[in-house]
Amino acid sequence: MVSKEREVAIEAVLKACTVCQKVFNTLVKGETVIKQDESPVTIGDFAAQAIVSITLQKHFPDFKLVGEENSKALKESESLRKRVTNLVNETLESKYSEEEIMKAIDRGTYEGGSTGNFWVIDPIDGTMGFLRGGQYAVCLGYTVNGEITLGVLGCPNLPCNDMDENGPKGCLFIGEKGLGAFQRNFGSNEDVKIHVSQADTTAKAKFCESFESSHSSHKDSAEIASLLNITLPPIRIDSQCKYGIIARGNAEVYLRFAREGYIENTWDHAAGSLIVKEAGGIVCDMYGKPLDFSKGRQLINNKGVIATNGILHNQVMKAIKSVFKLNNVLLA
Ligand SMILES: Nc1ncnc2c1ncn2[C@@H]1O[C@H](COP(=O)(O)OS(=O)(=O)O)[C@@H](OP(=O)(O)O)[C@H]1O
Ligand SMILES: [Mg+2]
Ligand SMILES: [Mg+2]
Ligand SMILES: [Mg+2]
Repeated sequence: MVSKEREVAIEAVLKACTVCQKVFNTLVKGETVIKQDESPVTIGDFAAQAIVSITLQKHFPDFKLVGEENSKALKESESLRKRVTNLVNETLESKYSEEEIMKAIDRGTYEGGSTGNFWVIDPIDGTMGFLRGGQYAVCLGYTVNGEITLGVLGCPNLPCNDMDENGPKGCLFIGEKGLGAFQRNFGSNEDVKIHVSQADTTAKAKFCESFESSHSSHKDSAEIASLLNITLPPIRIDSQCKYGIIARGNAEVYLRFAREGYIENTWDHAAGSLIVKEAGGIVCDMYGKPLDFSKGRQLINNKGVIATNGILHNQVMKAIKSVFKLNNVLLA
C-alpha cells in the first residue's frame, strides 16, 4: 500500500513544479532577490515553498517543516508579496491571503533534530540552473527520528529517457525507505522502478558534479577522476537532479567538495540521498561517514558529499583518501 505521506508529497511537488515552470516562462528581470549569502532567490522559490507547505498542512495539520526559504523578503517588498500571492492563488484551488501565504512559507523555520517526524523542503534546488533554463529540482524529504524515510524530487527540465535532450522532459524521482526508488514521468501515473548502474570498472564510469565550480571544486574532482582512469568528461548539472541520474544509472559517481568551512544544508541532500540509496547506491561524506540528518538544519557532522553506484564505492573512496591526503576514510 502506498503511504499517505508519499501520495501527498507527490501532489505537493507536482504543484510546485507547475508554478516553477510558469515562473520561468514569465520571469522578468529584477524579480530575483540576492540573499545575505549572495545566492539568488526568485518568486518561484517562495511560491513553491508556500504551495508545498499549504498542501502538507491540508493533509497533516500538525506537520513540521525545515525549509530553505522564509518570508523576510516578502515582508519588505509589496510587489514581491503580491506576485507570489497571485502565483500561489493561480495554482491552488482555494484562495489565500498574503498573510496566510507568508505564514505557510514560515512554517519552514523548524529547527529539525533527532526526534519526531518532520518534512524538509528545498522549493527550488539549483536556483542558478533554474534562472539559466538548465536543471533544477523541487526537493521534498520526510524525516522520522533523524532518518530520511521518503524523498521526492521533481525535475521539470530533466530528460525522461537517459540524457536524451531531444526526447520528453520532466520527471519525478520517488524513494521510500525499504521500498525502492522509482521514476514517474510528468503526465503519467506509472511509477517505474529504477536502479543504479551495474558498471564495475572506473575506466568506463561517468561522474557528475555541480555546474558551479564555486559550489564544488572541479579541480579536485578532475584529480580524482584521473586517478580512477575516468576518461569521460564530467556531467555538470545543477541541483539534486544529480542524485536522480545516479539513481537511474546515467552516471556512477557524484562528487561534491565545497570550499573549506562550508556546511551543507539538509534540504540540498535529504530527498536525493534517499533515492540513490533506495536505488542500490551508497551516499556518504568525503570521510565515508553516512550523512547525518539528525543534527538540525545543516549537516554539521559531514564534509562534502559522495554518491556512488555501490560497486565502485571503495575505489572512489580510496582515490579521495589519496588526493586529499586523509588518514581515515571509512570503506563500505
Ligand atoms: N559556496 C557554496 N558551496 C556549496 N554549495 C553551495 C554554495 N552556495 C550555495 N550552495 C548550495 O548549493 C545548492 C545548489 O547546488 P548544486 O549542486 O545545484 O550547485 S550547482 O548549481 O550545480 O553549482 C544551492 O541550493 P539552492 O540555493 O537551493 O539552489 C545552495 O544551497
Ligand atoms: Mg537557495
Ligand atoms: Mg538547494
Ligand atoms: Mg533552493
